Amino acid sequence: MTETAPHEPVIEFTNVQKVFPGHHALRDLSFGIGRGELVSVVGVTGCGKSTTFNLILGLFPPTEGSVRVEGHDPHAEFDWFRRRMAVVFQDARLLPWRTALQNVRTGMKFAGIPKQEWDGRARDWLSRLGLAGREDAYPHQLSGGQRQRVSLARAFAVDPEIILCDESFSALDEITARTLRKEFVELVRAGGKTGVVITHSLDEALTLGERILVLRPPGHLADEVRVPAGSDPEVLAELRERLITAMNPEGAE
Ligand SMILES: Nc1ncnc2c1ncn2[C@@H]1O[C@H](COP(=O)(O)OP(=O)(O)OP(=O)(O)O)[C@@H](O)[C@H]1O
Repeated sequence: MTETAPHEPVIEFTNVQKVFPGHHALRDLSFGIGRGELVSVVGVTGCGKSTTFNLILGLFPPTEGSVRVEGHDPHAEFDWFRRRMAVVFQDARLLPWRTALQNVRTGMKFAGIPKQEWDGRARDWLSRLGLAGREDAYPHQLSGGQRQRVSLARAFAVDPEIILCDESFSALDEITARTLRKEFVELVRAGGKTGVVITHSLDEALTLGERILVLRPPGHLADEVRVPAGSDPEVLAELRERLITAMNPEGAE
């Protein structure tokens, strides 16, 4: 197997169509995400964000066109991706009968990481996410923000090349979400990971992503917006307006 060349996109959609019975969810969607990029995907409800996310995860194949992750087909080679991609969902999706430590260990078990590494890595990542001393707490003994920290620890502990977030910060209060987003960005950058964040929040997209992909129904790319590092509020406000125009199904292309 050949490794992806440094500048080749890590995630690449080429003319992707996805048709569900009675519904055309994605229509001719093409984009690329390079190694080490942190990209947000926004769009109105039903524009195809989750379908795009699930195609990257390999949960189903495209109807037409090609989806490649690290040069591989994520649907046909599902097992190859077990350690290479990790997902953080909106709800932490922890096993309620397992402690924080056991939940992080379980993620490594499914990723096929050698058992002797589970404990050390789980403790290390829980500590990095501010949960040292809470390793033995059960999910119901943790706040929503802490549960999401366990979920992030579970994702990073696998040391994946790609981290996918599906509305991961949406269910948290704004202060907690802001702190976690900042930590998430630092961890992605420090680890040289490629991050893809699906979000309804334009402010979140503008905070997180150096690039924002805007989808518009029926599932095509309406715009691609770069967010220059350290943009001042005036620039961010302009970009926000551009995103709204691009997202609007009634708006001009
Ligand atoms: N399994 C399915 N069967 C039929 N139609 C589907 C299926 N999954 C998605 N769709 C349709 O495809 C379109 C895109 O759905 P998708 O869930 O990708 O949108 P979304 O942008 O994630 O929406 P939301 O922001 O509400 O989560 C929608 O119109 C949806 O009804």
